Amino acid sequence: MISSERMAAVDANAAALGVPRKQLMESSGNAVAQEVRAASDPGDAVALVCGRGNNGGDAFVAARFLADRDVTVHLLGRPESIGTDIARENWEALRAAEVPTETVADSAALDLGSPAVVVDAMLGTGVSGALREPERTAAAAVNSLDATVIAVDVPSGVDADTGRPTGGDGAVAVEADRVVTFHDAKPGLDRLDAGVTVADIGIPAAAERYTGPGDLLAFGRDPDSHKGENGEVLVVGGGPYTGAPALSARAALRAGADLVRVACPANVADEVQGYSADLIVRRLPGERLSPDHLERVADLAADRDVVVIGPGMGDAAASVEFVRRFLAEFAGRAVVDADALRVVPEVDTDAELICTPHQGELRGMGGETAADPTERADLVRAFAAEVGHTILVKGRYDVIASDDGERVRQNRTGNPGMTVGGTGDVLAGTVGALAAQTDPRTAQTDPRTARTGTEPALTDPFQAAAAGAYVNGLAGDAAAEANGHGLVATDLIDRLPHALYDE
Ligand SMILES: NC(=O)C1=CN([C@@H]2O[C@H](COP(=O)(O)OP(=O)(O)OC[C@H]3O[C@@H](n4cnc5c(N)ncnc54)[C@H](O)[C@@H]3O)[C@@H](O)[C@H]2O)[C@@H](O)CC1
Ligand SMILES: [K+]
Repeated sequence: MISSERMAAVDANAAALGVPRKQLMESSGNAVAQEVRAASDPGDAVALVCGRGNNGGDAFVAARFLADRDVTVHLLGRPESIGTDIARENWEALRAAEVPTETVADSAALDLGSPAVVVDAMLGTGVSGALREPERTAAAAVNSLDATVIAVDVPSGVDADTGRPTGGDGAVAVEADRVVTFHDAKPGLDRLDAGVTVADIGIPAAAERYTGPGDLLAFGRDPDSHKGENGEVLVVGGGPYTGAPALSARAALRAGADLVRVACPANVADEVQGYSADLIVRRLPGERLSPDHLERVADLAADRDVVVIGPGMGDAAASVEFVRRFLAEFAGRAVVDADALRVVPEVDTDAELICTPHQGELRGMGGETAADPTERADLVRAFAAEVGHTILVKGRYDVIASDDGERVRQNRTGNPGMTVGGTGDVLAGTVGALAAQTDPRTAQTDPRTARTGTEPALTDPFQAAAAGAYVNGLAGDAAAEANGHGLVATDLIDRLPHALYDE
């Protein structure tokens, strides 16, 4: 089962692996043609009703595979308004091949005849809101025919995630007899009164297993966003060490957080501030974190979007006790790193945690690891479900598992030069910044959320961890290109914006 959002990510990851969308479209179209063939006989009339997006493009391809049927391709709208290059290229290929085509300028003029099969390729996952004209009239025309209706990917006007009409209950949508959907089943299709075929279109398993550029889609920055929407981060750490909290904080800024504060023991506050004028430093009395600081840190954390806790805090009993008590009371979202990690398995907290251990820290938490990547992924997944928090285990291949153990992903970016000190602090800050952002796809432009008036939600913590691992590794690879194995953690920080936004 796959959501349309995840499908879009996997599609982008496939393209990065060398399997571009046009190639997938060829497979989709072929799969649709096979379904048409199964529902008709040679010489039968087949009407393909096509929209101007890639859903229509799939049907342009299908028409090429149906030479022994009496096909007519009906394009809703002018050919110039076809919205994607790959759909247009396939339209032009049809014209060149002299496949009969009709362009429907006025929906009242749509005449589908009496075909044995109608292919509904008006709208797929790109639909938003109620069907507009000419699609609305065309959908009604399709529904009124006495023909087998085969929908491409999803019946037009149906939300693939919910199975409900995109225009709200009762709104017009195509009533399909069969749906040919691609790559994996969609949750909404099960709720329809239609037979569903899931067609393998050649998306490599690696596009799902590994992180890729698709994992960054949830973090596209809205140029109109206001300060705050990109998140605020509070880093809590330092004492025995000064560099670690500063690295996390600077990484959080570079990864797009609007405001980053560091709460650290007073003895290192000047040094932390000295690393960067961009940081706001809050000093806590003394030389290490201790339960004396609970109230102050809880106050600072109250209206911060995400807390990054642990970098450079050391393992003094008082500091570990501070973390235990802080997390027991905290109900927000936190990235937990370094010596704070050991507290996680035993603490009873309402907080949503993203833990970022390396293999040794994972074992210290009671988790297991294995040399075989698949076995390791399964172990991390089981451990995440056991502790009930998102886990990102750093390694040659990072493993990220969701808090319910349902989702797991591996990350292959990064290089051996990144074993240098501080890269883990950079990762924690990066994940913190990504976890503090609101998901631009849930903003008001989404008619589903606009209708209910919900506020944009914070990004999914699992997705923030996966994307953080991916860009941290990309930044590390860019740093290694410049500095070889002599790379240092600060080299990564400067390369984060490029890794995040210029892919
Ligand atoms: N991995 C993938 O995601 C793949 C997707 N493919 C196909 O691509 C489809 C998605 O393509 P697109 O993203 O181009 O989107 P669609 O083709 O589903 O729809 C986009 C078009 O619909 C219009 N539109 C949106 N809402 C409308 C409404 N309510 N009334 C009338 N018009 C409306 C838009 O202006 C745009 O022209 C999938 O459903 C699938 O069929 C396949 O080609 C292969 C792989
Ligand atoms: K469709």
